[in-house]
Amino acid sequence: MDPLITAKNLSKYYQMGEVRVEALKAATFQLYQGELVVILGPSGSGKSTLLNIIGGMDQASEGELFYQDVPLHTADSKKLTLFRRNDVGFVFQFYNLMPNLTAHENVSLAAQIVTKPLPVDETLGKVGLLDRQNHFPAQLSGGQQQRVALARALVKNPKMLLCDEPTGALDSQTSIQVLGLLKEFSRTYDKTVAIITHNTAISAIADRIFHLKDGRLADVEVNNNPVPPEQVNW
Ligand SMILES: Nc1ncnc2c1ncn2[C@@H]1O[C@H](COP(=O)(O)OP(=O)(O)OP(=O)(O)O)[C@@H](O)[C@H]1O
Repeated sequence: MDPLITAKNLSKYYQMGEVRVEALKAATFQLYQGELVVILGPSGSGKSTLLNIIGGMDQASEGELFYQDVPLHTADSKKLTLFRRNDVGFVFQFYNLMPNLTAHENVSLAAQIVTKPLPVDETLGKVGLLDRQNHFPAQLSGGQQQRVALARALVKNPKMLLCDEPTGALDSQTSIQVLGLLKEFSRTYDKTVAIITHNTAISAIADRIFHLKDGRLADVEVNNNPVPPEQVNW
């Protein structure tokens, strides 16, 4: 199978006065369509840096990155904007919903900016929120807000969903629901899903686990028996 993402020796450096922070050091990997990857590593090990580069929110200092056969490392900001808009769905720990828009409007807004969106109602149905679609974020629980955020990412119909601590603010029951949806997106809709987490137990649901250490992709572990999120030992 051809990879969706190909990274070759990706490095990211930050110059802080005299000090050079090496946030990512020569990471080489592929991401395949329909797989679920969990990214683990201690605080400061480069997880968000890696995800932000894959998602076109940031660019590497060195190395090459391809989306299918399109080079992203040489893309200008206009191309990167279109890539982020059409090809990537983002999910963050604190949902980042527009507080003055209802659930339906938050999802509609994302649908309006892309070329081939999914139907908004159908997507809200997929995350089980049709009955709450006219609620504002403040009227929804954390888990419901995260499900709106999942619908907002999915409605764009991207090939890839990048999630930075999507369950970091949720209790275990709600986390299971959110992870169940992400797993379904990868299995049923053939989305590539990458999830950053501090909770190592979540890696049991992954097809592959990326271990980051001091900016290095220290290990890529293949999980031949991924389990459903409800079987994760929290
Ligand atoms: N904009 C920046 N300027 C300078 N240094 C940065 C910047 N962004 C990240 N870093 C540094 O790069 C390293 C990796 O950061 P990154 O946020 O990718 O780690 P992380 O594994 O996601 O951490 P956490 O789990 O705490 O979110 C850290 O040392 C961080 O301080």
